[in-house]
Amino acid sequence: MTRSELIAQIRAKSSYLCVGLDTDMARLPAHLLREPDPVFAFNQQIIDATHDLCVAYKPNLAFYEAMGAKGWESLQKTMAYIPDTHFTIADAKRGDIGNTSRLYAQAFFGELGFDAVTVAPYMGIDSVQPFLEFEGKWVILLALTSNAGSQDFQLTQQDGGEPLFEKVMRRAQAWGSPANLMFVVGATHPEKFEEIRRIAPDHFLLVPGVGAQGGDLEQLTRFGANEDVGLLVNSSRGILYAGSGADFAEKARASAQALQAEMASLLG
Ligand SMILES: O=c1ccn([C@@H]2O[C@H](COP(=O)(O)O)[C@@H](O)[C@H]2O)c(=O)[nH]1
Repeated sequence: MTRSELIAQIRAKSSYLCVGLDTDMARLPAHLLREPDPVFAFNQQIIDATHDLCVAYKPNLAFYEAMGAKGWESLQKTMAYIPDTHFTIADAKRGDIGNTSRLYAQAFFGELGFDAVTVAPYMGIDSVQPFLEFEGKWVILLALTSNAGSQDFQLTQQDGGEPLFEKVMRRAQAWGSPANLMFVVGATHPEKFEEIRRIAPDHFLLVPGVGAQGGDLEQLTRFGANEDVGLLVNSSRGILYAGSGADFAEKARASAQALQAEMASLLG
């Protein structure tokens, strides 16, 4: 999906919601465990219940890889089920020496057909470039993550006083463009969004951390949105597990709808 197609979807739906498909066997409603593929059955109902409210889906690979070959199959079926109108993100946090990254890119873009993959920046340009070489696909580079451990390296000051994540953002802008490179910035750092927008005014930001991690949608939108909206805000557990019984999909819809309504109001 191109940048202008993504922006058009956001405008049409008044939504920059990304639903995280962190589908955990241990949290599935009991009645789904009788299905031949409970993970896919759950994802299908979540997609049916939310597709008109969101513009993106983000399966986190850990939840599928943990189940071995069966998990991979559930992921392939889920990818085939997501409507073409939606931006798809493989939250895989990959990155390795060039020839290995090339095969990761082939797996996520070629085999599975994702629009974007999350990539760790710390092995440098040759670990990221193979992903960027895929025409029409996106890299979403980890910049400032939502977890407490983001203090350990990302927020440490470098020579000249800038935090490491800012150095990553400045340097990586030479590798890709706003048409194929986004950054991950956690919603748990609302005070950083103003500066981040000075560093990267045009790039989309993928923002995890609302819902279960407590990030504030209003704050991050006020400081993080740009003229094209420029945000994809993810919620996983807050939507998927809003309910735990037979009505889980209705509860998931209500949770997604609350976020979408707030987004529509913030977009004004
Ligand atoms: O900095 C980051 C990067 C990725 N994530 C991922 O996003 C979702 C968040 O799930 P919630 O249930 O909405 O908290 C999950 O897949 C994380 O691995 C992140 O949280 N922070």
